[in-house]
Formats: sequence, C-alpha cells, structure tokens
Amino acid sequence: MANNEAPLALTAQMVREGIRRLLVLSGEAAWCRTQALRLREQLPGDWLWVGQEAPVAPGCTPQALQTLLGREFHHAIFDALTGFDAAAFAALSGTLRAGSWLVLLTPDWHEWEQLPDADSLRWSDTPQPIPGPNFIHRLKRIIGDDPETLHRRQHQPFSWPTRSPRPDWRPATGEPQPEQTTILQQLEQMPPGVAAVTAARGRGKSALAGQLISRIDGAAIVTAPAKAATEVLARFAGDRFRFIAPDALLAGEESADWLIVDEAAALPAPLLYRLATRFPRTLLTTTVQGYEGTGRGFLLKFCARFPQLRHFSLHRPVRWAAGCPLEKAISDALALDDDTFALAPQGEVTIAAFSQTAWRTLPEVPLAAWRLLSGAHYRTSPLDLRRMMDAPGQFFLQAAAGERAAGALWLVAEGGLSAPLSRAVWAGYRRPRGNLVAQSLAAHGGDPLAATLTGRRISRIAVHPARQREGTGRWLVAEACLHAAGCDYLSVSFGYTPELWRFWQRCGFTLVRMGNHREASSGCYTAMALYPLSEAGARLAQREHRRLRRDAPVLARWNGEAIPVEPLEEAGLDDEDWLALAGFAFAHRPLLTSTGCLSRLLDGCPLVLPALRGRLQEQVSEARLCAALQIAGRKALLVVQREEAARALLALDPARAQRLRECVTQWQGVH
Ligand SMILES: CC(=O)SCCNC(=O)CCNC(=O)[C@H](O)C(C)(C)COP(=O)(O)OP(=O)(O)OC[C@H]1O[C@@H](n2cnc3c(N)ncnc32)[C@H](O)[C@@H]1OP(=O)(O)O
Ligand SMILES: Nc1ncnc2c1ncn2[C@@H]1O[C@H](COP(=O)(O)OP(=O)(O)OP(=O)(O)O)[C@@H](O)[C@H]1O
Repeated sequence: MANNEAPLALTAQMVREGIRRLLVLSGEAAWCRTQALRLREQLPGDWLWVGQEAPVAPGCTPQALQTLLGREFHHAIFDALTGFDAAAFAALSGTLRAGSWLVLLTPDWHEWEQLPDADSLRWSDTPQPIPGPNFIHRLKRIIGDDPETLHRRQHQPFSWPTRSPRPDWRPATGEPQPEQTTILQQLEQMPPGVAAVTAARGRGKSALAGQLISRIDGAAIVTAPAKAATEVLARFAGDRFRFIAPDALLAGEESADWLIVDEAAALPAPLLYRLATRFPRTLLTTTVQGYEGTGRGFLLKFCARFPQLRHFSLHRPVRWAAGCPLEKAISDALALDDDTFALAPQGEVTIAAFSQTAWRTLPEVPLAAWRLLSGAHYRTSPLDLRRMMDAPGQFFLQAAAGERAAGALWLVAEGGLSAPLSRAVWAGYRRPRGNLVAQSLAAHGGDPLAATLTGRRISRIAVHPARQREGTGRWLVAEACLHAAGCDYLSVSFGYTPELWRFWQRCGFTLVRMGNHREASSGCYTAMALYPLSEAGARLAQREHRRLRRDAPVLARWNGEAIPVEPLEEAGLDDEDWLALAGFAFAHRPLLTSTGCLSRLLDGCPLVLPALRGRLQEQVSEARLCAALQIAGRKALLVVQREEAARALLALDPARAQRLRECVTQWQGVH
C-alpha cells in the first residue's frame, strides 16, 4: 500500500471499530512538528494542537485544556517536547472521538528521561526544571511494550502497520443506552434528595443528565464549572436546557424541581453543598478518574455528607468502543485504574520504607502505595504522581498485608532555610516555593528562625478502608519518626475535622496553627500540627501551641469556629507580640496573621485607629471600610492599617518601637 494510503486505511478501520490509538513521534523538535503537520494534512479532522506554542488552530496550552473539557475532537497532537503535563495529556485523550489518533511529540527517545522537563516546575520545588526519569522511564516502558501504540522515531525506518480487524462498533443511536435507561428509570421515580452519577470519561454521564431533563415534567436548572463544557448535556436536554453559573445561582432566587450539576467535583465542596441543599432534587455527575483531580475522594468526602445519597455508575464507554487501545495505554501509563478498594487486604501487617528507586527495582510496591494514597484523597492528580516519582526530598512507607497495600505514608523534607531567608519569610518579604509547613511556621508564627529547623511533612497518609482503626495509621507515623532521625520535627497540614484531629492527637501531634479561612476545595480550615523530634523542635511546638492558645479567642471570634485548644486569656503585649506587631507595622506580615497581637494592641491603646478597629473589632468588610474612610482600595487600606499600627506602637514605647523597626526592616535584604 502506498505510504499515504496506509494511514487513511488504518484510520478508516479505527472508525469502523470505534477505537482510538496513540502515535508517538520522537526526535528533534522540528522533525516531530513537521511529521505531525504532515499527518494533520493527510487525515481529515479538527486536530486540536496542545502545546506551549501551537503552530496551527485550533490550539491551546496544556493548562488551558481544562476549559475545553466536555468538548470533543477528532485527532489531536500533544507536544511534550519541552515538558510533559500528564494531567492534560490524559484529559485530552478523553475528549477524542472514535477513530482518532492522539499524536504525542517527544524528544529523542533515549535522551528523554535525562532532559529537564518544564512541567517539573509545577511538581518540584526546585528553582530550575529537573528531569523526571522515573516517570518517563515507566511511560516509555508502557508505551514501548504496548503492541497497539505506533512509534515513529527520527532516523529510523517506519511503515504504517496493518492490524487484525476487531468487531464493528455500533455507536449509540441517541436513545438511552441500557445502563442509562436503568438509571433514568430510578431517577424519574426518585423521592426528594441527592443522586450522583460517577463514571470514567466518555461513559455518557452528561448525555444521561440531558436525557433526564428532556423526560421529567418539572423544570430543571443546569450548572457546571464552565458553560462551554455542557455542550453534550445541552444537546440531549433540547430546548429545556437552562444554564445558570454556580455563583449566579447561589446569589439568585431561582427555583426548579431538579438541579443538575455537571462535573460536580470540580466545584468547591462548600458551594456544592449549599447548591445541593437548595433544590428538592439534585443530580451530580462527575468523572472518577485521577486526572480530573477528583477520584474516589469525591465520593468518600463530599457524598458522605448526604447519607441518603443515591449513587449510580456507568461502565460501558459510549464515546468509543470498549477495549479502546488509547484508553488502556493512558490508564496504564498514569495508573488511573482504580480497583484498590474493591478487595480488602488480608493478614498480618508489616511496615517497610521505600524510596523512589523502587519505581525501577520493585515498581509494584510504590504503585500500590500510590493507588491507595490517590484513591483516599480528594483532588489527587497525575501531578502528584510525578511529584511522588521524581521530586527531590520525598520519603515513603508502606504497610503491607499479604500481597496488598494496607496503608501508605508519604513524607516531604522541609526547612533548613538560611537564617536570613527564614527571617525574610517571617517578615513577609519573601515566600519561595515549597516548604509548606516550614515556611508557614515562620510566616505566620512567632519565631523568625522557625524555617531554619528541619522537618519532614507528612504529605499523605491513608489506610485501606477495610483495615482502619487497627492502629496501622499510628504505626506508620511512629515508623516515620524512626526514619526521620536528625530532623527537628514531623509536621502535617490537613483539612481540619474533629475525627482527623483526633487521629493526629493520638499520634502525639501538637496543634500549632489554624487557618483563617475555609479552603475552597475541602470546605475545611487548614490545621497544622507538629511532632517534635529534637529539643529545638519541642521548643518550637510548645511556643507555637502557646501562641495559638493566646490567639484562640480572637481567631474564634473571627472564624466563628471553635479552635480545639484551651484558650489562654492573657491580656497585654509580651515580647513576641511586640516583635510580631513590628513585623506588621514596619515590614510585610499579613493582617490576618497578626489578628491576635493586633487585637491585644487595640485593647490597650487609647488612639482611634479606624482602619484597624473597623476591620478587626467591628469586622467591617474591606470594601465598606474603604468607602467609609475614603481609601482607594484594599492595598491602600493595608498601608493605612500598617501606619495605624506603627502609630500605636510609637505612642506606647517610642524607643522600643524604633529599635524593632530598625531590626525588621533590615531583614528585607535577602536575595
Ligand atoms: C496529610 C493527610 O494525609 S491528612 C488526611 C489523612 N488521610 C485521610 O483522611 C484518608 C482516609 N483516612 C484514613 O486513611 C485513615 O482513617 C487514617 C490514616 C486517618 C487513620 O488510619 P487508621 O489506621 O484507621 O488509624 P489508627 O487505627 O492508627 O487510629 C489511631 C487512633 O486515632 C483515632 N482515630 C482514627 N480514625 C478515627 C476516626 N475516623 N474518628 C475518630 N478517631 C479516629 C482513634 O483514637 C484511634 O484509636 P482507637 O481506634 O484506639 O480509638
Ligand atoms: N444514548 C446515547 N446516544 C447517542 N450518543 C450518546 C448517548 N450517550 C452518550 N452519547 C455520546 O457519547 C459521548 C460521550 O457522552 P457524554 O459526554 O455524556 O459522556 P461523559 O461520561 O459525560 O463524558 P466526559 O466525562 O468525557 O464529559 C458524547 O458524544 C455523547 O453525545
């Protein structure tokens, strides 16, 4: 067959069979792009080009792909020549219609895993891009071993292969598919309440929601993170489709018999919760595959808040045929399949540490740990997989029972900043990437040298649901302490719930900080806790815990949330307050970090200080305060608040205030 007829013939066969395939082009950038453009001309289709720079339209960057989810394309090119955004790659594959090619452009196949990957700046806290050898090595092995993937390398012969035929695909006709019919029947008879439909990509969730709208007697409102992503739903709902954006819906008074929330897990949990409780019946649809950052965690965390929730799932693909080679290749490469929770691990538990090198020597161990950790946590994405595999400073423990993972724990090395940098972080001048808890201890805590201490942050811990409350979680944490000899503390930052805090308390952790606002994704306040491992760590934990107890009454007033510590009712300013106030008045420490000491300052100060009192004592919103005081905006308001604090300090003790001003302004000079 002539070389330009072969791709046409193979593509026509893929259309008949309802499948998609991966084609990898590896070599120099110019060669890869030329080959891709040539193929694009040969094969008709709408050919989305995803890369940092798309030479043709339609095109978008990997990061912008999120806005196109819910749309469908016929063929796509994914440029991974300078960086590989795994989440975007997987998401793109889900948008491809039957009969499509996903063309992946990679650097020279042998060099790829050694080359710096621009995407690493998102998952590694290093200042420059680093290579991701473990991830790329595994990806290469899976692609290389996959007989369905085509691979063309520069300077190597290539001919289009033939493939033995599969049964012809019978695409859906527009009438509900059998799985859809069963669910529709139940939804139509559902008493008031919440239902959730979950499935992997392309299973007909959105179509099902549209079919429901077109069948019910009453009115329905559709909402979703992006209207552009509701095309399929709109098509199946017909002229009864009515879309209202989530915030507009919340702000308005609209009523309807059904609320349909498409891609529900992409909305912040508190918003979703408020929406779901406002309508008699709510249908949530969401993708349960790691790359949408949702996963089983959505069911575990969000849906658990509705005990009567009806949960349905769709299994058979509709956008393409079952057994599609592209779907399989991507699911294998990104460890997306998710049956970890189906079988309970049996038998005695043993715990062992493993390092990133296990991805080469004994990959099933880290893979099982990854599956457990990602399945148990809300919003885990392939970014986390890449971090786990290749970012520096990661440590792991696995609890095994028989052949299966019963628990896993992931730690990240933090701290050890230089004294000048730690002080600059404390003063609010600097905030380099990474070191979440270590920097937070300095930036929001009382000790300017806090970030010089070294810690290991527990980034993830999970125990298999069938083996919880047996002490495995505590044992994992105890083992982590043994493996962290030489560090000052173990730390954890988590979305506060009383149950989770109970766990950390039982592991011996001391609460040192509560965030000032609920996290959009979890609806929880972020809490930070420490487990000291050295004397310096113990001093830090005690000092920060005491500070939290002092600030607790003020924080609780501010949050309207009880802080789980015994409040210390101590009026007046101590040395730490003076330093923190100087950090606010003369440097850049944030207002919300300084609420405790500022409140104590205001309590003992006769000056009027309207910008501070208005915000902290009367809790007037920033916008109203700006209007009342004729201040141009939030930034200008903060300047005024800092000036007021400076005036109060200078009035209280001019010499001390002056001395502290000189001290904290010096801490700016770090580069
Ligand atoms: C940084 C982060 O990863 S934060 C997120 C933590 N991970 C998750 O939420 C994932 C889902 N949850 C889990 O995987 C598990 O429930 C874990 C890891 C939190 C706890 O693991 P387990 O092995 O069940 O904990 P373990 O049995 O060691 O519990 C020790 C003590 O903590 C407390 N505790 C543990 N779970 C709970 C709970 N759900 N409610 C109340 N107390 C609890 C109890 O006091 C328990 O002792 P007890 O059983 O004798 O009363
Ligand atoms: N019953 C049906 N008849 C005809 N086409 C259907 C039917 N159900 C779904 N489809 C088509 O299958 C494709 C996938 O459906 P849909 O978008 O609803 O799936 P999804 O699970 O929401 O996928 P994604 O998560 O990728 O958005 C769409 O092109 C849709 O038009």
